Amino acid sequence: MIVTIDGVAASGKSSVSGGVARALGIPYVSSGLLYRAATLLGLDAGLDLGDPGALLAHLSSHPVRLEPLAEGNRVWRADRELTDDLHSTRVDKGVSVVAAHPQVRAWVDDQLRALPEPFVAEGRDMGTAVFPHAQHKFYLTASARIRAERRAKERPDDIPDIEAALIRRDELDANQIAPAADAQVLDTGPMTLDEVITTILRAVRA
Ligand SMILES: Nc1ncnc2c1ncn2[C@@H]1O[C@H](COP(=O)(O)OP(=O)(O)OP(=O)(O)O)[C@@H](O)[C@H]1O
Ligand SMILES: Nc1ccn([C@H]2C[C@H](O)[C@@H](COP(=O)(O)O)O2)c(=O)n1
Repeated sequence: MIVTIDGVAASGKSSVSGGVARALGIPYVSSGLLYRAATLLGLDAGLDLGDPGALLAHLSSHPVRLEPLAEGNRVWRADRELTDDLHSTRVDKGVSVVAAHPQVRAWVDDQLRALPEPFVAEGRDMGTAVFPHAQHKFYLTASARIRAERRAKERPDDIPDIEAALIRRDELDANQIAPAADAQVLDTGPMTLDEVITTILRAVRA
């Protein structure tokens, strides 16, 4: 069984996927972390993020491994753990450029499709391009202001700055973000995290 949870930036995809996965006793897979890892490695190597050939050559000589644990995904390059460096502002700023390269998308999709079922997969195109055959599909939205207010509880930046960055990233990610025709769309603005998780679990178990 595959459950897909897609949505806009900071809409709660990883928190919700983790809660759903823990309740079902299966792993969840955060596809965004692979795009973030490709971005971090490109930045650390001083590469031009607009050059997919250079990025792919670097990624093939420095393989990245996603560990899809229900309690939180971890990302490794050899024995260096990258996880804690993946949500920095510099990675946030560069990741949409990296994720727009079809070659990088194929690099991510190959790793995701090699994972053994069952799992919950979260990202932008899990229910559309990567796992169109998934049994249960969901799509999370919330206004940019609400998402920024939630993010501000985790980061030192001001709410208007976070909101502007989220709107910018939504625009840059627009090619990847659209709900699957058979996805249940949830506006999480008026919902608590637990309410979102419970709504999804009820639909999956029905
Ligand atoms: N329904 C909700 N009510 C209140 N807070 C929420 C809700 N959903 C998510 N949050 C909080 O919003 C923040 C962003 O959530 P999360 O990191 O899961 O989003 P994301 O979609 O995975 O983000 P990104 O796209 O940046 O990877 C977290 O602090 C999370 O606890
Ligand atoms: N399936 C996916 C997952 C992620 N991306 C891109 C778009 C985001 O800006 C970036 C980081 O993802 P996040 O951590 O915010 O979920 O990666 C994508 O294009 N497709």
